[in-house]
Amino acid sequence: MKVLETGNGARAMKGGGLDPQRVSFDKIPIIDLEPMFTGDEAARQKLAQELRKACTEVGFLYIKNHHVPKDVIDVTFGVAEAYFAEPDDVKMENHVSKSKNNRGYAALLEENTDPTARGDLHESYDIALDVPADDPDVKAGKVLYGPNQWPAGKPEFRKALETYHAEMLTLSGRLLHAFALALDLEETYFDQLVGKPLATLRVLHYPPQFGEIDDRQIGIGAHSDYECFTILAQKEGISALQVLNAAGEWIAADPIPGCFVVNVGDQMARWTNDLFASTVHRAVNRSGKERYSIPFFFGPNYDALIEVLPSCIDEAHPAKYPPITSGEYVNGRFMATFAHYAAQSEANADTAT
Ligand SMILES: O=C(O)CCC(=O)C(=O)O
Ligand SMILES: [Fe+2]
Repeated sequence: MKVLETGNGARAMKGGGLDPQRVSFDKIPIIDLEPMFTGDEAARQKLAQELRKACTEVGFLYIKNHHVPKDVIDVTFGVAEAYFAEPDDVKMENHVSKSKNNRGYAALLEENTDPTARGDLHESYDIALDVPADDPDVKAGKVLYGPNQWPAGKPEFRKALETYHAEMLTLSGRLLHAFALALDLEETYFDQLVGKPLATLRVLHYPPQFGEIDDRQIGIGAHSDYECFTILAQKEGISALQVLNAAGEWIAADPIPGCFVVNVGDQMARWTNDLFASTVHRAVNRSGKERYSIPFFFGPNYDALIEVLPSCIDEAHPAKYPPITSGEYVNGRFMATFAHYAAQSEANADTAT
């Protein structure tokens, strides 16, 4: 059994090729988010119990009735596809190395999400909360805050990503309320921690892989996400995402029309003393077609403390993790995984005043 080291401990993976086991999708539950918009107290509590079960047993779920307009998602897929079809020299004009805050383009094989692998077969473009360069947190060298980088002459790309990002912030607020209820907390418990959230939007392009595949070079290597939760849109009709279940088997998380995939990240696992599972996943695009996906990673403010919630501690379950700020945690994970990130962080620390 192969063991993957994550920042919160080791996870076991069975070997045996790159094909996920096909199970009916109700193994990854679908949760109706409507009660968070229009429901009464009883409907919200019912949803909270379903969410708690999904986060405890699977760590992955689909959400429907999320209230993000379909055309916002479609337009973003459209601009992403057009952007990635540009020649390499155009895309390299906005390479992440030109940003102090890791915003912009990263090319095929530049990232290696599973450090035991040989590079991820995807290219990406990252934006996050647009914080001006003269903001005190940016000047203090908190590398996760900063201004976005935008390609010249592509206003439609910028508009689509900014609109999508704003929709994700709204949806994350709703989801966070549902998470609080699922943890038997006041619905607004986390609100004071997310006024200036870590909120990275990334568009991804995975070229297809044919024939025999080296399992050390796939679309995105096995990993868990670092932040509180991730909201993922996948282009319909193309399967690639796989989720590691408790038995160490890979389960397909194919796109479902009208749904986002939501998964628990490592910050939420720490907050909940591992009650909620930050589940390992990967993507392998053997569909024969180009694949596009749009993850949005949501974590609390840089300075928010991630400290095991009192409700997740008892005599049998003492706190497993010491407190750490949201920013230190995510930054540390990036630095451990991506060399270019460490270089940027060091350069920023040198120039911080
Ligand atoms: O593209 C996908 O389906 C998954 C992407 C992912 O896991 C990530 O970017 O962290
Ligand atoms: Fe991920």
